[in-house]
Amino acid sequence: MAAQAVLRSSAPARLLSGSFYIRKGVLASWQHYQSRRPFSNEKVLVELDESTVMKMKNPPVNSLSLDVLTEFSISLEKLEIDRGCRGVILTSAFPKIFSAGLDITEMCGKSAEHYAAFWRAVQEMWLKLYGSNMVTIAAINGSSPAGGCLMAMCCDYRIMADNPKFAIGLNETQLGIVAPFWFKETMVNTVGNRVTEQSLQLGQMYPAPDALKIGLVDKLVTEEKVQSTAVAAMSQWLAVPDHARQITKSIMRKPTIDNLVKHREADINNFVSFITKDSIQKSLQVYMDRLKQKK
Ligand SMILES: CC/C=C\CCC/C=C/C(=O)SCCNC(=O)CCNC(=O)[C@H](O)C(C)(C)COP(=O)(O)OP(=O)(O)OC[C@H]1O[C@@H](n2cnc3c(N)ncnc32)[C@H](O)[C@@H]1OP(=O)(O)O
Repeated sequence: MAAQAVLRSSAPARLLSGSFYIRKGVLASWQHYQSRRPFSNEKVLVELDESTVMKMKNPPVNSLSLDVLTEFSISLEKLEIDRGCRGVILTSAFPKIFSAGLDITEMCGKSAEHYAAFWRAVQEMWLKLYGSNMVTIAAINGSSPAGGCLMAMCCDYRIMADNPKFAIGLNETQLGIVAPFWFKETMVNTVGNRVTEQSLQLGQMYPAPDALKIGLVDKLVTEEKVQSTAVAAMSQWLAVPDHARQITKSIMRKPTIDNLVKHREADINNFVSFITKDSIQKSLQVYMDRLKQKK
């Protein structure tokens, strides 16, 4: 299934003399800005607009397949090196669902080599998003279990649609699997140790109002206002000088990132040996069957 990320690149923050604008503090020609055109390949479309918006578009539920993860990382990297882009809003192209998390079919009935490549892509997505120099804002317009919650937690600020039917959380134990240490650390850094300990063991999904109460999301607004609120929040975050904000972000996140970088290969080996166990394959299969039967 084709995943498509729709990216909108920031217009220049400030125009100078009609022919220059500031991009990350560097003067660049207006002609250069104009030469930046929407780009697309099979799965990525970039449009220029007032804000940079990255939309996950992998029907029906934005599950994070190997293709989606790879494309996501490439797209984010492109924005990271684009000096005209200082912030990204991450959202879903579909109403009612932000992301269903990792694509379970990528973790069932495949080879060890496939699992290793998949897990490396999950790590890469996390390293790029959690370590981004840009301001990242999650516009959570629907449910967001497991890997979807991880992506939202990687962002600097989270706005969620105010609907108790939409839930967010790391529910891995409900599938009979375990959130790895760096998922856990991302959650600890977001909501603290005690809440994380309880949430992870129970595999708890929090309806939007409860997610706000525990600080898993920062703001609730009506579904229609999720994106416009994200745009407004982005202006506020971009008003802070980049260098000061970026260094502060790095001070906060570097120890967590370094921990995965240091143990990256061991983490892949651990994932492969865990996921290839017969008992784990069976649990995942039962979970998938239940998902399909609930209709
Ligand atoms: C040592 C470390 C080891 C392991 C670490 C692994 C870490 C794992 C992290 C993860 O992210 S695991 C994935 C967890 N995700 C979930 O539990 C979400 C499951 N899905 C849902 O709860 C719901 O689908 C929903 C997201 C709330 C959407 O509900 P809705 O009613 O709108 O859709 P429906 O359930 O009918 O689903 C449509 C369609 O999509 C398939 N589907 C759903 N989620 C996934 C998924 N994560 N991966 C693959 N496929 C998924 C579902 O089966 C349906 O398929 P069908 O149309 O063919 O029946």
